[in-house]
Amino acid sequence: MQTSAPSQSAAPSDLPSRLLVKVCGMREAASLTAVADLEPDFLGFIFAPSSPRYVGEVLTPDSVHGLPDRVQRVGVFVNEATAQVLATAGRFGLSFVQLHGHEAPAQCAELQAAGLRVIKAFGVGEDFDFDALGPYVPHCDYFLFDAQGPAPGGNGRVFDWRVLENYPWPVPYLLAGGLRPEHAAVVRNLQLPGLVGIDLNSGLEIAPGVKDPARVAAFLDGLGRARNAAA
Ligand SMILES: O=C(O)c1ccccc1NCC(=O)[C@H](O)[C@H](O)COP(=O)(O)O
Repeated sequence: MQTSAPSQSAAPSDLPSRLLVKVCGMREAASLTAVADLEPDFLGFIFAPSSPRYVGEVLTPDSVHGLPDRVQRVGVFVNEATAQVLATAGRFGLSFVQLHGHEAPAQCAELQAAGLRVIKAFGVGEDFDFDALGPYVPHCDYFLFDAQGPAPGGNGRVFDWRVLENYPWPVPYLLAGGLRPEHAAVVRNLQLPGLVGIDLNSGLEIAPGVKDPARVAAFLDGLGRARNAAA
């Protein structure tokens, strides 16, 4: 894979034909089941103790193992040691890990070598240096671009997506940060290089970690995405 900035925008050839949807910060069993029935592509579980969405003892590994196979389970970590990430991934049957702290490219490489798929998250401001992502490129399956804020994630802030217009790398990414159902109509028409999906969190909540299935459904409807009629 490319490790220095190309002179023009990359255009990955295997991009999905519709936006992938990740619903993050699942913590409560009832809304977990209801949201899974709406068939997002990814469900995220936060394993950072500082988060109000920290899984802790609230969700059992069985409730995550019991999810439909079509939903990818993503564990979100902040500056956690590789051994602990691997142990948690094994207990909860995670296929992806999302790293939301200052994790180095070498840790992404270790996790990939252990069979996990890696999403590296970055808080993006208007002066974000995309060239600095080069060392991560060979070791990440996706990037996730989020707003900057006081917490590592879940800040409910939208950033100026125009900074992504010149995204230079072949790693596909998810767009995050304060997305609410009202954004769906705009998001579905975004033409940004490398954009393959969106990440939804606090904008769909009744309380931290408790998603409102009606708001998730409203977002999916706004994307024009067909969904399970039984949900
Ligand atoms: O959501 C959290 O509480 C959180 C805490 C620590 C690290 C990451 C966290 N969230 C990760 C995500 O992927 C969120 O969905 C992302 O930050 C966007 O959240 P929001 O702005 O609430 O839509």
